Amino acid sequence: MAAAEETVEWPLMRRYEGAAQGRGVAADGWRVCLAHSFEELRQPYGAGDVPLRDVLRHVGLALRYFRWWVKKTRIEKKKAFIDLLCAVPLQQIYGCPFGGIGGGTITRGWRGEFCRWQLNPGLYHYETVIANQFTVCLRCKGQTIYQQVLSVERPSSLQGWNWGYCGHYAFYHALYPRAWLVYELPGQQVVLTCRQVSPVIPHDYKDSSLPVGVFVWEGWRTGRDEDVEVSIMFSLQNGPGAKEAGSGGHWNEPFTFHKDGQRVAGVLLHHCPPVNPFTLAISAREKAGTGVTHVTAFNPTGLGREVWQDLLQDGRLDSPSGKSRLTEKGEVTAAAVCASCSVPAHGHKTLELALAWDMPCVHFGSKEKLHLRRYTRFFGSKGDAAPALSHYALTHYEEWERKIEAWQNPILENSQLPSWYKSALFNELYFLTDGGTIWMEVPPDCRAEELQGPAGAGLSHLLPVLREYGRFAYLEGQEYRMYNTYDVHFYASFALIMLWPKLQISLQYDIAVTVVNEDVQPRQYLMCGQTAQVKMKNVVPHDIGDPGDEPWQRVNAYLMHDTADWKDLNLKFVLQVYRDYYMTRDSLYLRDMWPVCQAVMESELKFDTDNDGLIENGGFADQTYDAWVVHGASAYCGGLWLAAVCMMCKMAEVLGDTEVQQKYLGILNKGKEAFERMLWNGKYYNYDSSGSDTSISIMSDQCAGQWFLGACGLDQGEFEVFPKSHVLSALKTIFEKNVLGFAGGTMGAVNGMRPDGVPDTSSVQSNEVWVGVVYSLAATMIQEGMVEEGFRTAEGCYRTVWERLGMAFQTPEAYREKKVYRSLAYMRPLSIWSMQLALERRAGQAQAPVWGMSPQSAVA
Ligand SMILES: CC(C)CCC[C@@H](C)[C@H]1CC[C@H]2[C@@H]3CC=C4C[C@@H](O[C@@H]5O[C@H](CO)[C@@H](O)[C@H](O)[C@H]5O)CC[C@]4(C)[C@H]3CC[C@]12C
Repeated sequence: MAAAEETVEWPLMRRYEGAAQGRGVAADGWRVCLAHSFEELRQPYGAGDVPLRDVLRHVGLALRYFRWWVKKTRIEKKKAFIDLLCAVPLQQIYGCPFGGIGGGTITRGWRGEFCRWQLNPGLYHYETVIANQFTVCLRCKGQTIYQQVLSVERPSSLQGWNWGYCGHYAFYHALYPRAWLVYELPGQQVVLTCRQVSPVIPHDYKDSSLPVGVFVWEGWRTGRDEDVEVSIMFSLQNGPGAKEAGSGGHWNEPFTFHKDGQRVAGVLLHHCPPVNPFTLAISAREKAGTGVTHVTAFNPTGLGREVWQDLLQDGRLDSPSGKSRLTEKGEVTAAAVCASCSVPAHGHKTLELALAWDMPCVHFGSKEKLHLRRYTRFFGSKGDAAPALSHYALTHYEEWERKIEAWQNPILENSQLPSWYKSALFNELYFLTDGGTIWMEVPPDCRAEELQGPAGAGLSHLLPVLREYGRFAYLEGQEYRMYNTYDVHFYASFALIMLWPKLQISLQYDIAVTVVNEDVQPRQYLMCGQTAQVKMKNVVPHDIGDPGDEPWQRVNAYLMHDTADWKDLNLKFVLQVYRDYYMTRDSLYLRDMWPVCQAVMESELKFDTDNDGLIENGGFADQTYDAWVVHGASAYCGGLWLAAVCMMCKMAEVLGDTEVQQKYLGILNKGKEAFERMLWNGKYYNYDSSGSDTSISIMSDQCAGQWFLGACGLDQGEFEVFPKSHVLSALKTIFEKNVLGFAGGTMGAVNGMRPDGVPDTSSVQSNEVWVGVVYSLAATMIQEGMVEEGFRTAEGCYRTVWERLGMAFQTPEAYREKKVYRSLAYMRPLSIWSMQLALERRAGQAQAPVWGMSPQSAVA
């Protein structure tokens, strides 16, 4: 396999001057010293980076986009689904997001700041809220000996607090869904480890939906003979930033919650904007030897002296009873909770604090429908669940951690796997929660007709599936605000089917419903300028809608191209249906999806204009590479087509539909011959058959069809679609040219490489590296036995994104060799889970199959 046992090196720890390793910190993950700074600061891809030739080519698009952008943002006062004119600037600060799936997320930075907020579904607010801090107070023999905000910042507000902790003595370690901050307290012989735990648990459809998490603080006395009293104060502002304070009316109140002999105490912060009001809760667990105190309200924009002195005096807070007053217009308020215990000399103690938020009912941008979040099925929808959520988190997090370890340990303990891969695999999973993710309930009184749309989808299990598992959506990217962008989800879907298969099944039902429905509203498409309807019947949509509008209700927020003519979307549906069936053996799902697969394949057949069994591209960028033109037969879409035709045969066989099986067998045989004849050049498959200058470019994604076939065990014997020797030769060429021949082999695979070893610059996307494509390429290599090459390929992306460019927890869609990146915090890199599937399949060939899945969903 890829690496023999290695000693883990931490390239981002060079500035660490401490000696502490912390308590219980995972051995693998992403580790950075709080004093680190990244040397290279990249820019988002902008107009200035477009070569003259592309400027001329895209001038029509640019004008149409600008007109559309002005209307949207300046006249309608809404947000653009992709804002090309105001890209989010790169901040190299992010760490693990906090919270479960689909209830909103709050991201903490690696220096401990609370800096990225997604409470309104799909909408991001990037603001570090300075009042949100942990402060430590140490007392010996009745005297406060040390009090420090655990932050390296020196802000202009709260100047009565002691800021500027020395970052050289602390480090951050992330292994999603957990993260650790380890602080040595200079001169105090005390080490603090804060462990952040979120309920993100594979195959769990209850706790994983909860908008909560805990901070477990472990105080460790490394020397001295006296006990020390340790207090940790958690302060939180009411709402995600000053700009959100709005018309005021926000207020705080203390609470306690007692159940099953366990008590928690804290403060509720009620945030009351006109749309999507919510309550935040900070709390701590009361247990023998742990005292919990609070401040109900303080001004986070002032000096903060009262709170500081209050804590300094006795290591406790004043704990007034009663509610705070309502805030005035523009006024901000904050609260604090403090947990204290005594740490014996040379011993350690634990304090447990929680952060929960309760926004049970949400409107999207259009405010047409009120949606209930998934967790309301367990905690109600009245908006009073924050105390119960806090109690649940503080009394269940140990169980969550046991389950997280049971899932992660077999991978972490595999000494054959390199450490960077373990970090990449788990940390890239952040996007499942922090991808603007929403997980909704379907109301119990909902009827099938309401879900199916006017055309009625005839999906017998649509209602039971959605009722039981809810509706799931995540964004294409935090900057590309479209839900479930399907050509991209194709790559990312491995994470979902392997870890929460029911959510993938539910998502597929939603897509199936949209296939049979249409939206006849005309609109202009920005790339070509032509007008066509929003959604055609019997084709897969590009996406399920914009959270700024009304997703599910209005699909296809993307208006760059009319995707009814895209060649990959329908195929990607068929490929996922069979892959999902293969991995879950859910035959009800297969039966329901079968007519939909047939319908989309019928639509696709019209793209085989010369009836040779192979589809042709339309001479525009009619697939996921939406700015890279393809003419005629192509390696990417032709390969996906043959794989989908093969899977149609297989599904027909499983379902006993011999007529359809024969039909697609005939197409497969013809199509295979045409594919080889038109595209195989003796070393790899040509980009396309146009015979143009760039048709012989080496595309890193040319084996995408083989990737899916291999993942489903359909790559040998009677199912061999692409000759093994050709697949191997193509992968070797890609490795040699697109990987090793690009940036010295250190940045993954460039999308398109000319045979002479120069990146293909014929389009704005051909000389990009797409991280998610690289991980899927690596998986294909592993499937085909090129394990070393697969790891080498993927490693380039991990090291570039996480270690060099400071883009942890915001992996972009794309970067170039120099200067620029495109679309931060993107869906596609979740495809790294297909590497894991490939590894487990290989291991399964030697021993019993291991799928990284719970027994009930593991493949027989
Ligand atoms: C006259 C100007 C100075 C020149 C302006 C040139 C620009 C108009 C173009 C240069 C780069 C183009 C963008 C490249 C990528 C885009 C992404 C796309 O959306 C999603 O992208 C995924 C691929 O990354 C795709 O798989 C998903 O399905 C898509 O949802 C939307 C178009 C664009 C932003 C593209 C727009 C035009 C340029 C900025």
